[in-house]
Amino acid sequence: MGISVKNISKSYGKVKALEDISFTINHGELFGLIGPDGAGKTTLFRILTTLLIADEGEASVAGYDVFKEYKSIRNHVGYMPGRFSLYQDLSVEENLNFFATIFGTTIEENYDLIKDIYVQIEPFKDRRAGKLSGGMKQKLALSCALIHKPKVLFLDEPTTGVDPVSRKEFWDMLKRLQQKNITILVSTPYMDEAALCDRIALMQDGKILEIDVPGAIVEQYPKAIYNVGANNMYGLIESLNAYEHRHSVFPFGEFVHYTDNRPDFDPASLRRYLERQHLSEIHIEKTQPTIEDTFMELARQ
Ligand SMILES: Nc1ncnc2c1ncn2[C@@H]1O[C@H](COP(=O)(O)OP(=O)(O)OP(=O)(O)O)[C@@H](O)[C@H]1O
Repeated sequence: MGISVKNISKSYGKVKALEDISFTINHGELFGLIGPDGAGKTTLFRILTTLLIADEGEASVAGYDVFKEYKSIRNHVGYMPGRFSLYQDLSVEENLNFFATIFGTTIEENYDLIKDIYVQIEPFKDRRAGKLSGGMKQKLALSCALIHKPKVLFLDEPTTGVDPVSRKEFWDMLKRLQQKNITILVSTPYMDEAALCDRIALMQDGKILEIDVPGAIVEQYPKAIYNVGANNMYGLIESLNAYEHRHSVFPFGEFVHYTDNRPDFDPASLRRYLERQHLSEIHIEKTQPTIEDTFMELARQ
């Protein structure tokens, strides 16, 4: 009764936005679609919310077929598109009333579900949506997507352009909604948010690279990974990229994540090489792979 996707493909002219995608999401799961811009996340959301028809394959949401039973799906899903769906010239309260009315309900009837979120923007209920901050717009858009008590909630990049504190609050809210028996499919380009999902699918160029629980995705990283630092970041990246034994070189905060293609890699040999490149303050230390590292590794295969 969650979501089932079987062999879905969709092209826009020559661009293959989705290529033979299959996966299932269990009822009550918080599932993340993780991938960069252009991976095909929005196309998949639009197919699952019945706004776009796939070229091939089949899919069901909350037990309804996306093609044959599109009307039922529209009544049972909430969709928060990437770009804000709000009416900028309507007030906070008017937006919410509008969405309640088109679904034949009222704010009062379903207030319980949105209460935690809506109380935070209620003091501004007469303010036009266009004049809200990013975090407040996001809360209003979520309230609007929830006003008809959906069984499945689709959130397309809900935290893009939102400050880190509001991002954290938003994920706390999703966890609470999940406890209210709502299946949630959320997309994000932020790899750190992936760890907050029950399971994730890593997507690139219209394909799914991997699906699993976040911990298992990290565990399957195939190599020993090192944090490498030096006095000159630019020179360090250039030197590492030119090193004949490098497997991958990936800037990561104040360090570079480095993997070597020799099975018997000795960090001392890398240190000597970097010294010969006139780098100083060299730091090499083994570290744990992140979801981002796994993504980069899968994406290069
Ligand atoms: N209406 C369209 N016409 C032509 N090409 C499109 C259209 N919509 C999307 N695409 C292309 O399909 C591919 C997948 O786009 P999609 O928007 O689904 O990806 P995304 O992962 O959601 O990325 P973004 O965050 O940029 O929206 C991209 O190459 C995009 O340029």
